[in-house]
Parts: sequence; C-alpha cells; structure tokens
Amino acid sequence: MAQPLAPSQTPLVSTGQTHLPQVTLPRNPGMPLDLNWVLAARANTSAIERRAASLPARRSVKKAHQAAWLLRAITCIDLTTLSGDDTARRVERLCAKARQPVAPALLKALGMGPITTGAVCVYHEMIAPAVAALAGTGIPVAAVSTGFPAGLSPFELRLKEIEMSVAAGASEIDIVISRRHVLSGNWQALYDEMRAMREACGDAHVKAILATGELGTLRNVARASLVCMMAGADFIKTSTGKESVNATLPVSLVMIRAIRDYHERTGVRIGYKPAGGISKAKDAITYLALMKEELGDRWLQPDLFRFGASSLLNDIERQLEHHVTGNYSAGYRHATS
Ligand SMILES: O=C[C@H](O)COP(=O)(O)O
Repeated sequence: MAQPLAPSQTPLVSTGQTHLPQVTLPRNPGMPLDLNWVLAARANTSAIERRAASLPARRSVKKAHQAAWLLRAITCIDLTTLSGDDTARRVERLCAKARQPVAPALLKALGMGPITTGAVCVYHEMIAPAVAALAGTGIPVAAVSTGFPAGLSPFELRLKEIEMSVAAGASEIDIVISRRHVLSGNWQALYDEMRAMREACGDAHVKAILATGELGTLRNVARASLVCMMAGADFIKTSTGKESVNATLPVSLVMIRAIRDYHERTGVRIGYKPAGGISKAKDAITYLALMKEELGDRWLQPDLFRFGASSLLNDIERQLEHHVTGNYSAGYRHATS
C-alpha cells in the first residue's frame, strides 16, 4: 500500500526565519586508485530497472507533505541556464529567481520564511553577471568548465578554464569527464584527469559530470562513479543535459549506491546531482524519495543533493500555487527566461 512520506526530520538549513542553502561539507580528500574495488563493481541491470520502475508508484505524497517536499526540492536546485544565446540580462533574471524562487505570499500561506535555490549554474562567460547579481545572498555560483559539454578541448585548456572560472568567482565547478577513458576501461587515465581537475579547483567544490548516457553500461557508470570519488570529486552528477539520454532513475540508483559504498568504506559523504530532463514536480519528489530511502535524511540537504534543472522550478511553483489556492496558474507566469 502507498505510504505517506515526510521529507525529513532534518530541518532546512535555517537562519532565523530564512532558509538558505549552505555548502558546509568538508571536502572529499580522495584516496589512491583502488583498482580491485573498481573492477569488483557490478550492476544487476534487470534488478536495478525493476526497483527503479517501482519507485514512482510506491510512494504517495499528498497535500502538506507534498508542499514540504517541493519546498525542499527548491532549496536543492542548481537553477541552470546553459544556452548558446545566454546573455547577462537572462542570467540576472535567473539570479532574481534563485533569490526569490517562490512568491512571498505563497511562502507566507505555507508558513515558511524566505528560501533560495541551492545555486545558479552557468557557463564561464556568465559567471561575472551571476556573481554580481547574487552578491550578499550566500547563493553559490556553479560554472560548467572543462570544455562543456563534450570535454574534448585540450587538457591544459580545460585545467586553465577551471582556474579562470574559480578566479571569476565560481565556488562550485561542474567538470565533464572524458568518456573515452571509461569506454576503453582506462581507469588510471580517468583517475589522473579527475585528480588534476580537482586540484585546479582549489577551494571550489567539484562536481564530476559522468555523462552517463554516453557510458554504455550501468557497470561503467558504477565504476566511473567510484573512480571519480577516489580522485576527489565532491559530487557526482549524471549528465550535462546535452546528451540524448540524461538523468534516469536506474542510473541514479547505481550512482547513489556507489556513494553509499564509498561512504561505508571511507566515511566520506559525496553529493549527488541528477541533471538533464528533470522538469516535473512529481519527478523531483521521486528523486528525493530515492535519496531518502537509499542514503537517508542527511542526503536531503543542498550540500549533498542538487537537481541540475532549467525548468523544474516553474512546475514546482505551479504545484505550490495549486496547493495554496486550489487553482493552476498559466504556465507563462512562471517562466524564468
Ligand atoms: O546541469 C543541468 C542541465 O543542463 C539542465 O538540463 P535541463 O535544461 O534539461 O533541465
């Protein structure tokens, strides 16, 4: 039978009545590459697909619980624009949305103080307007670097891009891995690449984008997840949003279990960021429920969980408005670009 589900016993990171994201997590120091561990990683595809398929139907989240989950989801969004036609003006509008993702009247009706999104995520060239627009808010700017999305520019340039993004004010860097290292089973090359990128990030937290839709098998996803964590990734992220297949529940299950495995063996908590194609409020709840079931309440905080999403916030805001007023507003009212 479907069970009601409360998002967490853990409160949102709170400053008085204000609920803000905070990246308080200690960095992942990484460890030497343990090839025995990597090669022992397997993925039982049919069991994973069965479990993933059962997830959306198994939990029923209604009314106040649903609103609480959706507010939690907002605090975990890396509000993203990654388009060739991005402009400073668009980024400023996005940042305004990140600062105030839900209308104050709705928040008041829900008994909530102000909230913000987890971060704003942009290309390198858009860091400066984002940093300016978010000054004083504590909302981090995340930049996609390393020749995003293909990651095929010269290695030295990719490292330089990271350094430039950090210098421009990004406090989180989303790097893309070289898929060919995974597809050819060259785990040492993947480890060395990730290690160098982490080093180039300095104090900025690093998210490793695996581009899982291009890795061939779930077993490769499990192994690449482990190698990136061993090399010091603070987060592992599914996709750039530009692959033909982006975040999925089976891939998420594999990556989340790799995070659990890594935590059990090293004591280090790694964050998870599903990204690409997550645009519906109900999907956000499914992902949060998956995190809660597989990793526990601690992973429902923005320092350990993010959605990479450009349009998810629009749908969540519509659902919250419906919860409060009983009516759906027109979709265009919640557009961010
Ligand atoms: O990292 C974030 C993704 O690029 C966003 O993808 P989306 O536009 O499908 O939400």
